[in-house]
Amino acid sequence: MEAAMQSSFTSQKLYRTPTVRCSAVTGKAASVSFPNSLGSSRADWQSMCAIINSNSAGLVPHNHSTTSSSDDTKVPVINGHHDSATLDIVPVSKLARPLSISDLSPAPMHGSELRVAYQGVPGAYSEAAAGKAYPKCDAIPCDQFEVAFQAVELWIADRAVLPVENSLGGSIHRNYDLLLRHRLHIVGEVQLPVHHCLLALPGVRKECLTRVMSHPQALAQCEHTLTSLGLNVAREAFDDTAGAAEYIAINSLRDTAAIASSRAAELYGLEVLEDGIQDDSGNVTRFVMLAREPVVPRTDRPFKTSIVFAHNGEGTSVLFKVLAAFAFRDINLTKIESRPHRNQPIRLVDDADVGTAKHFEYMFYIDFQASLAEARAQNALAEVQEYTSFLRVLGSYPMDMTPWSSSSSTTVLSSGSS
Ligand SMILES: O=C(O)C(=O)C[C@]1(C(=O)O)C=C[C@@H](O)C=C1
Repeated sequence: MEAAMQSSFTSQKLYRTPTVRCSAVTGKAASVSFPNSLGSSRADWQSMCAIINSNSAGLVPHNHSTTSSSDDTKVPVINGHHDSATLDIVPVSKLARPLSISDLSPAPMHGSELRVAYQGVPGAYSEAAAGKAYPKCDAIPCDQFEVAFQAVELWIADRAVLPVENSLGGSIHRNYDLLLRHRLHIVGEVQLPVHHCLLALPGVRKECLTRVMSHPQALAQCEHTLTSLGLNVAREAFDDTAGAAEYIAINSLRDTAAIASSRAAELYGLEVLEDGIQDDSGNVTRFVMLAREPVVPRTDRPFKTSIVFAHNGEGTSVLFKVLAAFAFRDINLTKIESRPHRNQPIRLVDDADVGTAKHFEYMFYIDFQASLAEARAQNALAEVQEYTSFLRVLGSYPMDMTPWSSSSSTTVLSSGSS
């Protein structure tokens, strides 16, 4: 279903475009016993995660089949650009080329800086989020979300920073699915104000535009503003916002604009035709930081915990009981998301008189505002486990508490990151 949704967009890439096929989610949850209390050491915490995650046996993809084009020469430099003489052009060869699946040989590149994988090319909001989460990091561009997960799993990167939801566009479903299919831990979150610009080649006027390209989330976040600017032109989806800007520059497209950051304009030699075109000035995207090891949950600062569960029960009663387990302990939920249950997407229910009904089965993702070091959170999860057939803690991590400012998307702020 996700694949079908993704492929409904036209996606153009400048770099190698490997096809990654993840096997369907297989395996059934094993029943586990939930410890009543947690110690405070990393070892205690890791064994806790191991117990919970053993429930997800079989949910990790295997038999990855990867195909990639061997044509590396698809990446031209911008020097063929019509206006190159008047532009402050950065040759593409000087910018980091995104990692693709074929680059993921497990040869670690140890350096002094934390290596942080993100999806997109330099100038993408995800790169800014990586810089906000880890101010002095070495940001590693990846051409797909899946590659960013694998870069961490294979020790090519130390962390991945990935968008999970936007205040206007909603959830980034792909990453919810990948969180379940991989075994990385959420170790933090950052909320990034997203300030979009309309970018085009120097000298291009809005009236000349026949197409606007960007990441589907960015197109959705600017939909009303584009219409009010009279830009009722074709919208075309691209893998990331900065990649769309780069594509326009490389191909000298004078009839096409990109929605991207002002940093992307600088990097790829485009002009800002309109500034701040997001439909809401408070537009913000939430990213999570992923690592191979979990952080040890603490109680001396606000923490969030993310879980995913499935149940075999019918109707809404299980969901009600799960929500009540948190409500009765005064634990605030900050997010609920449901995704198709990939193991068993449909349940057939026979009714002798009426026929056979098909119910859809779901995985439920919940974020709640408590640390797993708190007894109330442990008790809530112990109770949730009684009602569910599968439960996994994706992470218990410090909340992003940086003061809100809608204009600081490119500002690198330090957060207590792990
Ligand atoms: O395309 C980018 O620049 C991204 O970093 C991706 C992404 C997303 O996936 O939501 C991140 C932030 C914005 O919401 C728009 C796009």
